[in-house]
Amino acid sequence: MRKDLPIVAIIGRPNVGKSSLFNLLIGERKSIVDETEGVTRDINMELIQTEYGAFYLYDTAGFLKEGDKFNSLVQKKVKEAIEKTDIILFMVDGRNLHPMDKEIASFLHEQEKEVWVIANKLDNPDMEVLAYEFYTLGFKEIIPFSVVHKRGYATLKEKIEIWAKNHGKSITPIQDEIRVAIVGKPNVGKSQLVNTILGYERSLVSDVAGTTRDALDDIFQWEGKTIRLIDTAGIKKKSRVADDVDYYTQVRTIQAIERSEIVVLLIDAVEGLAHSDKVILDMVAEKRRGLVIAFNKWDLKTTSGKDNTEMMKAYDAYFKQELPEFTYIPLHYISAKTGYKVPQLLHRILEIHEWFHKRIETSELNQWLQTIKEANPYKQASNLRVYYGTQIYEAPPGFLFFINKKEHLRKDYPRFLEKRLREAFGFPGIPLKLIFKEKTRDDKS
Ligand SMILES: Nc1nc2c(ncn2[C@@H]2O[C@H](COP(=O)(O)OP(=O)(O)OP(=O)(O)O)[C@@H](O)[C@H]2O)c(=O)[nH]1
Ligand SMILES: Nc1nc2c(ncn2[C@@H]2O[C@H](COP(=O)(O)OP(=O)(O)OP(=O)(O)O)[C@@H](O)[C@H]2O)c(=O)[nH]1
Repeated sequence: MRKDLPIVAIIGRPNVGKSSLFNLLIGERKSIVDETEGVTRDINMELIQTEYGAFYLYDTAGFLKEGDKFNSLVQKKVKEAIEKTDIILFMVDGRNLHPMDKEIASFLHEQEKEVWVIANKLDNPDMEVLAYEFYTLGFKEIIPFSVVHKRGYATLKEKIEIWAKNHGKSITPIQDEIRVAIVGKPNVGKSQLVNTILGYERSLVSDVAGTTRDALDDIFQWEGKTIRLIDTAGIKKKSRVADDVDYYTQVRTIQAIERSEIVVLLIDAVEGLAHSDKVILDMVAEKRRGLVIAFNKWDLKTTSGKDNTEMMKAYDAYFKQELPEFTYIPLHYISAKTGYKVPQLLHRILEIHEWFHKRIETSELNQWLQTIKEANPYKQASNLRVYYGTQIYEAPPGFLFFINKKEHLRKDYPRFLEKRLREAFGFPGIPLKLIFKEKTRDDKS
């Protein structure tokens, strides 16, 4: 078995569709032969290879049959299986919450594993709201699903990929896509922007080799790169249930951000920054996705006869003043409607994507650190020593710095260092992570 691949198991009460999901995933499998020679294959595992990458699926068939109770015997079997598992797909019938779901949920909570709820049998988009009842089970991840219609299927596979990336597992994806989420408050022009972009490239989707298309995603090529616009129709779609509109839109936005690498936040240039824009900015920074901001409907501003460059400068200053912690984000001024500066925005997405995957060599980083030490404005006042730095994360980038004592680390130092790091290397639109650790004798310097 390849140790670097994530292991996934499907758990759930009888008749929710576990075997169906298993078969759906297995059906996608391109090879069942394990590459590692001389290693006995675990009989309970199936290697799944998809266009997104590979993972193992633990075969839990027959664990819970019709009429079974979720008793200690079953629990023991499940426990054994999930001991080896990275991700548990907790499958439920999304149409109604069953008492046994709650039993299984509390059992799974005890196991302290990554659990995603697959709310199955939501066969049409209107049923998707039903899934939110399952948040009461206490798991953060709910994926509305229909095995029959393959709904939620692409989301699931991508989530596995993202999880693997974030947990140091490799799934060696065959195709490299740039996943982009276009977000923003209602009526800001998200759909308009998607339509304008797709208007450039009519030969999309099916022409891109090896891509399967989630009903809600748009895939196209730009400057030789494959870009997936995530879930835009879904963001646009509104719930029929009036009270749910805000919540539903919010959940959609969160899901889109989670599936993305790069987020485009559209802000209405006429109305200026809204509270919801700030909420989204915080969320993206916390999830550490690449970010670009586009003030849309710029055509309405430029008709006022004012000087365009002056106006942009004024907006730049306004944004910096309102949100000083987000000055690393590139600002664009576009009109989704007329197409003004939309190609430049796309070019920027590709640029940020490169920064997202950027790796700074340790030697280069430490040469720079040397110059910072000299320039440290707190040198006189503080006893802080920064010995050595290294980039420990990629996509998104994160850096570890070894210091002498945590207590010498002043609150403003990380911000100072980040600013200098950006001045030296760039990283536009990338929320950087800086970690400081006391050097022990074992840490090489
Ligand atoms: N409407 C609908 N039915 C589904 C879906 N997925 C599975 N089913 C049906 O649900 C029933 C149970 O599916 P299974 O895959 O056998 O469920 P299971 O959880 O493995 O059931 P056990 O064999 O008891 O463990 C079957 O009749 C499926 O056809 C779905 O997405 N929508
Ligand atoms: N003048 C002008 N109008 C625009 C521009 N972009 C979008 N609009 C208009 O703004 C309105 C809303 O655009 P949509 O694309 O539907 O906005 P949305 O963000 O998808 O809206 P929701 O579906 O409510 O989330 C439409 O009437 C568009 O024609 C623009 O660049 N300039």
